[in-house]
Amino acid sequence: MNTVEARTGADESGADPLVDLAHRLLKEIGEDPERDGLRQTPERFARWWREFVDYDPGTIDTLFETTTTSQMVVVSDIRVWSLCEHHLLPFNCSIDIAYRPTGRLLGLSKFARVAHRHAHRLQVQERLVADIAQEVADITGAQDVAVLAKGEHLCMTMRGIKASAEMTSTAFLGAFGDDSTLRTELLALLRS
Ligand SMILES: Nc1nc2c(ncn2[C@@H]2O[C@H](COP(=O)(O)OP(=O)(O)OP(=O)(O)O)[C@@H](O)[C@H]2O)c(=O)[nH]1
Ligand SMILES: [Zn+2]
Repeated sequence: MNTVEARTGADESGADPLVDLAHRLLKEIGEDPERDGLRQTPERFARWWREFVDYDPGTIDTLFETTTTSQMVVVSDIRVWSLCEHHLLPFNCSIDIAYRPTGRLLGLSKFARVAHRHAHRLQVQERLVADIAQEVADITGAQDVAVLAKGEHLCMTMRGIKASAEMTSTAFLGAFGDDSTLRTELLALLRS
């Protein structure tokens, strides 16, 4: 199973070093961290980063017995926010997860929990889909897993080239990779 390492904490004095970091950032960009609107900003900044990286997905592996073996299950349009690891800017994705259960069904909500878990770290979209696919395979024991993501990256739209574009990435495990009929069926389902 993939692990999302945690990672955080206060220093020996009990203070969060991210507060000082934000204070210095504000000064560096020419702001006055003591002015009215900014006085609490370093604490808020620290809280937001801790909230992001210390995200707790809760229980992600509730399974149910099944005798179904060939049915394809698709959970689509799971919306997640992540941060690109190159610029630390947000990207949002719509994620579709499909699998063919072999004896164990994963609780519906758990697909979203798994997706959020891997989004709550510095990512690239290609690794995000690969991580989600691997975790669904590990939890369910299914070999046939597919994950698709459509994302908009603020590092491309609000800075740099400033072009709006949608990025699509896919991870196909097992028969979704080997069997073009199954993949075609999935893509048709998602289009419909
Ligand atoms: N493949 C991939 N690239 C990403 C992702 N998120 C951001 N990037 C890209 O990472 C690249 C980093 O390129 P660099 O040339 O090192 O950085 P840069 O000078 O800021 O690049 P520009 O964005 O072109 O201005 C950019 O092309 C980004 O668009 C992602 O999830 N997957
Ligand atoms: Zn980026």
